Amino acid sequence: MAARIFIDGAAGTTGIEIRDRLAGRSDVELLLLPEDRRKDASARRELLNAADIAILCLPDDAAREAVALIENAQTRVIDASSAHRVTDGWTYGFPELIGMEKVRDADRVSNPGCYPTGFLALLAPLTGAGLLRTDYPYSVNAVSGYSGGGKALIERFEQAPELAFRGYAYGGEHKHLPEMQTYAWLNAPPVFAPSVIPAFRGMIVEIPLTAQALGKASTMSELRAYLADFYAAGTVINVEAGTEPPSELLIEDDKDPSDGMTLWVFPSPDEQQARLVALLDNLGKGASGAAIQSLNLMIGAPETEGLRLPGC
Ligand SMILES: NC(=O)C1=CN([C@@H]2O[C@H](COP(=O)(O)OP(=O)(O)OC[C@H]3O[C@@H](n4cnc5c(N)ncnc54)[C@H](OP(=O)(O)O)[C@@H]3O)[C@@H](O)[C@H]2O)C=CC1
Ligand SMILES: CC(=O)N[C@@H](CCC(=O)OP(=O)(O)O)C(=O)O
Repeated sequence: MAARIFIDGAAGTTGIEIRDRLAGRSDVELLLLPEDRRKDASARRELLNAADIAILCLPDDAAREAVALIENAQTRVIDASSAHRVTDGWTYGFPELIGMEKVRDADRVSNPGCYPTGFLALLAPLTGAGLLRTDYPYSVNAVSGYSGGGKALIERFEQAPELAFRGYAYGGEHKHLPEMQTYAWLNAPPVFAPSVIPAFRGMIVEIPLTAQALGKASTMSELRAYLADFYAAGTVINVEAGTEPPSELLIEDDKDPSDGMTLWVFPSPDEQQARLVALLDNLGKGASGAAIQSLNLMIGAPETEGLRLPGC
């Protein structure tokens, strides 16, 4: 029998992408609200409770409200917002790091944030294995396509073609810091420097390292070998194992959506520094693709069903 899925927030940036990816699947029945009732709490309550799985593509407060509207033990939840990422009783929906079985069996799954997806994919396996230290003062530089800020930022960028770059979070606070610290086992949150460029989608997340970060690893090149091995069995995350760095990494505005992610480790020639880099689609593995991957596991479908991956 098809799994009944309700996307709360289906008219938003993330919701539309999930709906598009699920349309036409015979193992899924989409429960939909008409446009004039999509914010009506009683209509949402009805479908939240009728669904096997509710996917929340809402601002944080509305996501908390949606969870409170669920009055039965049968509806399972995938929350794309940042409301429940480090909340007890919730499973962090990053199967490659948390374990497929945990996501498969969970009733409450929180999708990782887009920037933490790149950050944690690079760092968590390495700190988890002790190859990198958990007490190093990490920093992370990142650029995102403007769809990362949802409808409001899309409108802002599309109405201001003169905007060429937007740096933000200069106050040292960002809603992604708790999950970055928690799931990489860090003693302190990283210094986080996010920014937005005038491309609709796409994201680069970079962690610069000095040799002081090394724990059990004796060279930076060991980090790359470990990551390549760690992700070898999966098809969503790909580690570029070549030793020659490319001369540049690009975000191209007309690139097709992608649910994959590519990781690089670029050691300096003397191995005293490295740049760890992740390239992803903020709306793919950074949001909608990750939600579909968790959904697939939860309904017993192949993990990558409906995902847009190279070669698929
Ligand atoms: N965009 C991205 O790349 C990523 C987004 N996320 C997270 O996913 C969530 C959704 O983000 P995104 O799709 O970008 O945001 P959008 O602003 O594009 O969409 C949010 C949608 O939720 C609707 N909404 C707001 N309040 C309610 C309510 N009370 N009841 C029902 N619907 C409501 C909005 O309605 P209306 O259309 O009327 O405004 C809108 O359609 C957020 O928590 C975001 O942080 C996570 C990772 C990446
Ligand atoms: C470009 C931009 O504004 N990005 C958003 C994060 C998008 C995202 O990942 O949403 P979650 O916070 O739900 O994870 C921000 O920095 O707040």
